[in-house]
Amino acid sequence: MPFAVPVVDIGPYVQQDGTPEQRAIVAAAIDEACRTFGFIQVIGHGVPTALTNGLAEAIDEFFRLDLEVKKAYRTPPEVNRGYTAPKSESLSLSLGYESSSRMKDFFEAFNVGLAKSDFPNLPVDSKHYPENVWPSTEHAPTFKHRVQSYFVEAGRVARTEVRLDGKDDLMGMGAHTDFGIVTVLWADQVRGLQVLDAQGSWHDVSPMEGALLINLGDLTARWTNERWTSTLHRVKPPILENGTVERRRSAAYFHDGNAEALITTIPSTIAEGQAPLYDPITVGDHIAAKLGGSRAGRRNEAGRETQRVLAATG
Ligand SMILES: O=C(O)CCC(=O)C(=O)O
Ligand SMILES: [Fe+2]
Repeated sequence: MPFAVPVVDIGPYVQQDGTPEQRAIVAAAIDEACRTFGFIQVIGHGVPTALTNGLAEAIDEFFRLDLEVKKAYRTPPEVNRGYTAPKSESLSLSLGYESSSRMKDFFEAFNVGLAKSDFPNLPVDSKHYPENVWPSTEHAPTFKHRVQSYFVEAGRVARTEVRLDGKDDLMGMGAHTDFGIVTVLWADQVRGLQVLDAQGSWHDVSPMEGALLINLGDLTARWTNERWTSTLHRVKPPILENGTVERRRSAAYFHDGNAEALITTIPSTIAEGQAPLYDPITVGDHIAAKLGGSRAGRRNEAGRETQRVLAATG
């Protein structure tokens, strides 16, 4: 069977006037995609094309700067903000295994997220909500504004996905699963992203024109007792025939949930007489253990998640 990431039009959930019947059809399609693929291409998401085109330009604006300039925007490993240079992270350690090559990942990234200052009236912990580090307007004049505009829209799409469970009872990167609840992934159409299927084969995936990719993170697997699982994926460096590396751009919005929220298995996903597959954990503790692996080189003791991954990769 060809590997085709399912396409789901979430319009009925995005538009105010979606009827319950239309929404039920979307929810059933999402449930099917989450149980089988764990990756979805969503259309009808309502993110204007001008905004994603602007995001692509903003990415170019920053990443074409000299390495030394970009390095000025680094933060310590425990602060998941700002620039990450190539070969500074190992996503395999977020899963609790050492990659066979022991090489660090090739990708470079710029990390942004919610910050303590976004919640002036709430007692949030800056350990989980560190301040953003933005490039100066001299270095990248439109970056901050365009990334922030996309961030707002990607957050809206992520929250739509979480709302959309439909039933009250369900609510050049190393191979990894994402850490949080859902990821909204914008990517250009340069090949590189690969997804592992249930039989253990890797498949190239690039979103169709106008689609955003949605994939599930480990917290969703914990929450749903693996009815919906976090799918393994990786990014191959896009190397051209003449040996040069082609630039590939992507922007992942990680919807992780509130740091202090406790993720416990949804009771209806546990079969009669069975114990849940995972112990409860707060979002903050789970994400900190994963980041300790990928950013600080401390192998994460993920237990069940590690076993699942090693079984899949053989
Ligand atoms: O670049 C991509 O397409 C995937 C990025 C990714 O997997 C991640 O940031 O977790
Ligand atoms: Fe990922």
